[in-house]
Amino acid sequence: MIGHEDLAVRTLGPCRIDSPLAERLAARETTQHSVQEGDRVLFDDTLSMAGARDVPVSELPSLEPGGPRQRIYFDPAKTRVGIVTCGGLCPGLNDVIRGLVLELCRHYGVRRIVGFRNGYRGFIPRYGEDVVDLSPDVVQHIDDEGGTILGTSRGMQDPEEIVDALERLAINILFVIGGDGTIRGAMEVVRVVQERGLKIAVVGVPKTIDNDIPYIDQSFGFQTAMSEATKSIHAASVEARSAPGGVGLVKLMGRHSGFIACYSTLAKDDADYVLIPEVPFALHGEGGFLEHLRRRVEDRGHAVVVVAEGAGQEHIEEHEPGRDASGNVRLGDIGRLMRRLISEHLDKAGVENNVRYFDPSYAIRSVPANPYDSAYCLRLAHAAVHAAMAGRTEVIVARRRRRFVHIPMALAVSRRNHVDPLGDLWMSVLEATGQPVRFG
Ligand SMILES: Nc1ncnc2c1ncn2[C@@H]1O[C@H](COP(=O)(O)OP(=O)(O)O)[C@@H](O)[C@H]1O
Ligand SMILES: O=P(O)(O)OC[C@H]1O[C@](O)(COP(=O)(O)O)[C@@H](O)[C@@H]1O
Ligand SMILES: [Mg+2]
Repeated sequence: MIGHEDLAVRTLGPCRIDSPLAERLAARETTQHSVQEGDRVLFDDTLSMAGARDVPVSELPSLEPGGPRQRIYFDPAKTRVGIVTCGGLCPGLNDVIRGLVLELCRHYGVRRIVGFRNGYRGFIPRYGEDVVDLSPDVVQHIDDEGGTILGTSRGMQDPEEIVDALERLAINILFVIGGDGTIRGAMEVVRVVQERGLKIAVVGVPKTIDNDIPYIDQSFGFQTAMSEATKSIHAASVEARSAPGGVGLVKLMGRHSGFIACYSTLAKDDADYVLIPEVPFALHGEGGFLEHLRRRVEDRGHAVVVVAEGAGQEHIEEHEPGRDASGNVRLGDIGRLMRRLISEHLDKAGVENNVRYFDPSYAIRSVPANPYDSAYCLRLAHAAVHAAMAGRTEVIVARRRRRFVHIPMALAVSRRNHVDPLGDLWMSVLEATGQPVRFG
């Protein structure tokens, strides 16, 4: 059960400096569209959840609101900022970098901003990476391209060496843009900063194409990636409907969470089946997936199958589940297995079939953000700058139920966000595809 202490945000100290934005905040109140800085955002959003806590309203768990403060902790004229992007790509990384730089420079007057290259290894001397000086001129148009101008990487780095680099460069604020791994890495950096008695704020902007970070609405870039995925699903549908016994098979990213597969299926209602990591399925037998697909192909002449890369791992026998440099599990290729098994099963049943396989994985995460995500990235960047300038640390900024809030890093990595097999989203997928609740 989430409690008050889980939602408490650490600060480096009292805010004694008037914010350059202060005069715009004088009349700010809590409404549907804004939260007064001394107010808090309720964590629970149903009567039953709030009621179950059996405490007075004032003691209900609540989150610190995001947004500009009247007074700030850091003196903008003397503040040096670092930015780093880590882990897998996601549309919008450059938009976040751009937003951070523009907000820092234009509204706080912070002039010294550096980017660290290729993820956390950018701090480590043995990699020989110089920092990238960032300014409005440098970042003005970087949002036109996918990826990250700073580069990214996986692989563990020594937090002591990271903090050494921060000290050498006299960095006061570090923005980390990344997923669960990056946030865990940032917490190690915060630990060392505290051990050394340093006043360095570390603020995260959560990034996950899989949408596997909990307590936030959706990661930036998710909508862009999902809309890219719909193009492949539509292509699979065209191919399937254009050949006798056509089966379009699309594998999408989603190591442990099947959100991309679910939302792209709902958006382009062409799929007959969606298979995700959260919902195991039997392949063989009368009630198994393959028999159900055979009947669908015989009845309709075609079918489209969307499979998240993390689904069906239990069916991949000879796969040695290794790990990548960051410790993330390396998945077996469910797409190739399904392609082979579908063809074999239909051949054996004497059903003419033409299986067309699509694997747009990297194609959906390396594109520039769409306008929705670009705007979202900019607002997240604004929130991150406001939080850091006000001395918040060991926190990520996020939009949760349309409000921007500060979520402690420990809470953000306390569990993984999954598609709930009993939840509304999966119910919608079952309604859209008509697939059975379970196979086998
Ligand atoms: N458990 C961990 N503890 C400390 N640092 C971590 C941990 N996991 C990952 N990291 C650091 O975060 C970086 C990015 O993590 P990774 O899992 O690759 O991507 P993401 O942050 O997108 O999940 C890694 O390069 C590594 O330096
Ligand atoms: O980028 P890599 O190392 O090929 O890993 C691919 C994985 O990265 C992701 O795109 C995102 O992973 P992270 O959240 O760890 O960055 C996963 O969807 C996918 O399984
Ligand atoms: Mg991750």
